[in-house]
Amino acid sequence: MHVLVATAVPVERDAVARAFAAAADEGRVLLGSADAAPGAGGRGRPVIDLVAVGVGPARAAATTASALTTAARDGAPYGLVVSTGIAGGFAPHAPVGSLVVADEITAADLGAETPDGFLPVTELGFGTVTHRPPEALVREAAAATGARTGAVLTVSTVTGTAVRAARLRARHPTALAEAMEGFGVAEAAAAHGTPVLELRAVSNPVGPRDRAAWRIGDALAALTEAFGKLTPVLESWHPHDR
Ligand SMILES: O=C(O)c1cccc(C(=O)CC[C@H]2O[C@@H](n3cnc4c(=O)[nH]cnc43)[C@H](O)[C@@H]2O)c1
Repeated sequence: MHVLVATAVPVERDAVARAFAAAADEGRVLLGSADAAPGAGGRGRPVIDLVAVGVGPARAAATTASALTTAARDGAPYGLVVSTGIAGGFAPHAPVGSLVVADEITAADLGAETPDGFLPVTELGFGTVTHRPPEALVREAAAATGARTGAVLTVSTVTGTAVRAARLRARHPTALAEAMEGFGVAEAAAAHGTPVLELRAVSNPVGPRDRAAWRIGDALAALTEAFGKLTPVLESWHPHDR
């Protein structure tokens, strides 16, 4: 299967690449479709492309859509897109250093502010705010990595107060993490009919802005460990295994 792994920035991409390096040396994955033989990517050895798609939902959607379109045009369409990277965790549900797999990828600030609070675009009669990854894949990814499963929220503005963190959790009671790309990646995948997964490593608590509380190195290490465990899941999963 041909898999696109989309991170926001190169340092996250490189953390994932470290996980696949060993599997590539053992011939269990093929990194980079440019090196793939024609027709590679069927069941079995996954052909994996790692792309830093940019920070934020808009840039992530545009870059992901471009990669999906190019692969389809070249006759090697992706069977799965994985949005991954660091994230804020909603304490105590997703502590710093923990892993979260999204059973729901939701845009949390796509809508309108009203005197009665926030209204998502879906309540304004437009579009969508949620994408759901394949249930079997979420189960297998969580079992393989030890990740918690729950909603991962996509925001364009990082939460910086306890009030906003509480409001987000009140609107999304299964939310475990907050990041900035998953919904954009999922929208691009949906436009191509391609399943999506979001796996996040928690680098900081969602809430009052405190950069001293960040543990980006620990989160990147957790990301590398997670993708090392995810390889067998990618080897055995097929887009029709919904
Ligand atoms: O300046 C701050 O206070 C601040 C706090 C948390 C995160 C940021 C970022 O700019 C990170 C953006 C980048 O990392 C992902 N990420 C990591 N933690 C969070 C978070 O708490 N909320 C949203 N996104 C987060 C995100 O996906 C971006 O790629 C700044």
